[in-house]
Amino acid sequence: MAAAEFGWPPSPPEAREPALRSYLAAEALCDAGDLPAAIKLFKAAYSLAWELEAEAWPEWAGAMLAALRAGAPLPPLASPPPLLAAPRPPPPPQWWRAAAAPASLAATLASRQFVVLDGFAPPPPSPPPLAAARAAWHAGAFSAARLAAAGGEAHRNRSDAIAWRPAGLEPLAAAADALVRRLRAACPRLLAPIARRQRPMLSRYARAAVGFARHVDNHCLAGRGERCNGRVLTAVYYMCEGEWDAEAYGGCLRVYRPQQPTEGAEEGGGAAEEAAGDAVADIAPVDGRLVLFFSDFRCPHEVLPVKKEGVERWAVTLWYWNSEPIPEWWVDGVHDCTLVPLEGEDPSCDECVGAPEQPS
Ligand SMILES: O=C(O)CCC(=O)C(=O)O
Ligand SMILES: [Fe+2]
Repeated sequence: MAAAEFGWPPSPPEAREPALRSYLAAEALCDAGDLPAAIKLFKAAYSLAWELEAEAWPEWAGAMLAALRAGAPLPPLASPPPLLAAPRPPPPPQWWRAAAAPASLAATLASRQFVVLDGFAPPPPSPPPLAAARAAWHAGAFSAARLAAAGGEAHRNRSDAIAWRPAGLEPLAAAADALVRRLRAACPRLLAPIARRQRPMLSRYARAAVGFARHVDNHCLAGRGERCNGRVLTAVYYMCEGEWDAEAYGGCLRVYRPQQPTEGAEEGGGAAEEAAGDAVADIAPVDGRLVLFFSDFRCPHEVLPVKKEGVERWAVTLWYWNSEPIPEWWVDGVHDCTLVPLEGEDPSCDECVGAPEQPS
């Protein structure tokens, strides 16, 4: 299993005991000669705690296994941090252009699979992206979102309306490109494959029972898998007028732990039931916030429903692609397929360690 290679975060504390109990039961079945049943339980153990499949177990696993074998009490679990972080004051404008910022952001991306960057709004005289979004809405540029995997049908797992390549978002896309080029230079180990970008997709969610159910943007792990689509990194930029009251409005981007690649799960849901309880963060769609995450199984995510009538959740999504040919099944009229090359020199940068954090 390549989990350690990708720097996956430790499995959640509450999953460890069930994982090891499953592991012990699998061992017992092995001893009893029931190999098929044992394999099933080993697999269940690995899906709960990926570390158990690694060659070298972490300390907690050995200690917990010994305690379970001996019937000794297990240490109490620490309570997990809240999913929704407290709002933070806006950072200085354009702070992310500072020399040290890419290394810091890339380090977070490498260790957490996602990174949140505030204060990303393009500076004047660029028109505010929210004005462009509203203009596209009034011009009738939107239609109900459809899913590639559902044969292009509108889907019960997704309630947003989208518009591809609306006018007025060029400065935002150019700023994101500049940032991604610098991140690529800061962390070539993970980001060197990025070569192109999809045109901006604008989305609008209003109050509904569902936002966009748990999914990954690329059914792939490190370029391997039948449903690979070439997306490496997803960038989502949020816009709203005034504060976003996440408790009252909902609409957060919920990010989950990396998951094992699954064959059945397609864009727009599937894995949620298997892996419930592994959310790591609820990211509020605060105005000017940019979230970057790996498009593949390293970062399953979901848009939580907007709960309040009259509230609009606006986002621009940019997908950064590798240079592989676009798969045939992808060219289905659901997505805009005109990729733009990510041109320009990457300024040289240190590998992704040791830079200051985003100011807060
Ligand atoms: O709007 C967001 O926060 C994420 C949207 C998303 O996951 C997608 O369009 O694939
Ligand atoms: Fe997504």
